[in-house]
Amino acid sequence: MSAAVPPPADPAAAGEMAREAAAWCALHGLVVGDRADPRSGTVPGVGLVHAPFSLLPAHLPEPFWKQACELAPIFNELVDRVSLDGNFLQDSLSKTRQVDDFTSRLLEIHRKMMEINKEENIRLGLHRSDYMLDSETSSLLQIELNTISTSFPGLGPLVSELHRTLINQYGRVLSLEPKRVPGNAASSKFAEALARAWTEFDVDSAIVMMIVQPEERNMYDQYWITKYLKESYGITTLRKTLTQVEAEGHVLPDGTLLVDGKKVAVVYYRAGYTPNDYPSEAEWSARLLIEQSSSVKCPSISYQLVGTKRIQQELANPNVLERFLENKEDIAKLRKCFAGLWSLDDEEIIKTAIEKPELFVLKPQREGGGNNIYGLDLRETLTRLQKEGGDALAAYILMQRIFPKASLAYLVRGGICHEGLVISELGIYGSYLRSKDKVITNDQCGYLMRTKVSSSDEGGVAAGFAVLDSLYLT
Ligand SMILES: Nc1ncnc2c1ncn2[C@@H]1O[C@H](COP(=O)(O)OP(=O)(O)O)[C@@H](O)[C@H]1O
Ligand SMILES: N[C@H](CCC(=O)N[C@@H](CS)C(=O)NCCC(=O)O)C(=O)O
Ligand SMILES: [Mg+2]
Repeated sequence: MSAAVPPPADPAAAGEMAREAAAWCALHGLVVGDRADPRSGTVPGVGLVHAPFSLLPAHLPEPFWKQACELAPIFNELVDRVSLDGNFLQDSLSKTRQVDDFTSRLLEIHRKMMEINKEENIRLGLHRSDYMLDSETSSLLQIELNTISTSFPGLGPLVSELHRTLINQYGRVLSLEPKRVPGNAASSKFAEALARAWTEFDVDSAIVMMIVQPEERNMYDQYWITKYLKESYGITTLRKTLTQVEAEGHVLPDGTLLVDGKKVAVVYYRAGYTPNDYPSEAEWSARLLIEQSSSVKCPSISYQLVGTKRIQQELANPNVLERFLENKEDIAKLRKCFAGLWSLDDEEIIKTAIEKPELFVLKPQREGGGNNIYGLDLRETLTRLQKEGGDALAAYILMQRIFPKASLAYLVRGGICHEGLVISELGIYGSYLRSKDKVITNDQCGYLMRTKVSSSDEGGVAAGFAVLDSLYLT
């Protein structure tokens, strides 16, 4: 996909649009905490700044949009099927667990659940599958599938609305049509899936507990979900850190999780995906307590494990998808969007990657941005790991680097409008709810576009590399 159309005639026009757009953000809650204000991550309503955004939507030929939307329910079903094969997860991650303590702790909780034959009869997934359009092969390739704490279901739809508003105002000058910005209902759809899970839990006084980080500058993205839960379904959301759950939570003999004396129907994780979220044993015991309870976990420990990069790589191996899905067409559709993915016990590929590091990305089993290794660092890391020998290589996977076409765009951050050469990454949200053998929800539900300067290897809006964008179908 290419970013916005050639920017407005001149920087002055872009500056004027940017000012109006930033005001629109403030009026519509398209906001994040401002790093400059020490209280912006802990005190709601204090220290806000407009979310970084692209002035106009990124372009994408409609067939790729259709392809990405079609993949969502297939990936949702795949996650659920793989999550039920505990031995596959344990075996595939067995080498990783030797060298990666974080993954090892997650696997330990997973193993404990297997030992007590813990059943999750109600399973809720709120996923986001991220793609880039590889310019060399002109194919839409999956970057990763996120199954925990997928960001921006709240803010993403607002960017689509902002761009539609700007095109309504400036459409003639830009010869753009507002209806080519696809509708984006991620926030209301995520709330709907959470509310349906709450209904399946079937305890009227129960609440939704959102697991959050002690400091969270993306809290307004989270509050949008809270708002829809309350206003559309009358459901109360409790924000708790893992530390607080350890201190205030306990499980009744019938499995009900009580926190602050309230019964918890659904635990929606917006933290727990990175080692930083487990600073002590307290947070791990909170995670175990939640997993042992009858609450609906979003995600369960198995759903989280399915979303690891090692499993992404294993699922790309020959004949593996066939273990989980029957429909040959679906399997072919998934394989079509897989980039090259290798584990590091393949000497050949390591040799190639050391020779041409710019064609690869080296990934540890981490989520949240800022963890990947590129270029000369990749060569140096592989050379060192190979020399060290042993199992250290099992902490990583190697991935084909995808090269989207760069294009010009205006990015607005902190009230300043910059023109730059950018590339974009399309995220498609999926919601999946199963209650025993009934699939209640299995939908594509909205999208997120993130756009970053093409010179930046890493992505990530929270990490400060990318801005929020939306989509213009060509
Ligand atoms: N194969 C790839 N080709 C090009 N860029 C990539 C590739 N994989 C990751 N990236 C870039 O790195 C960022 C983070 O990688 P990702 O796998 O999404 O890790 P995380 O789980 O930390 O988000 C992506 O948003 C993208 O900008
Ligand atoms: N604090 C958490 C942040 C959660 C988070 O980092 N999520 C990962 C998937 S695990 C993700 O979606 N990364 C893309 C977001 C970006 O580009 O910045 C939140 O609740 O928002
Ligand atoms: Mg990512």
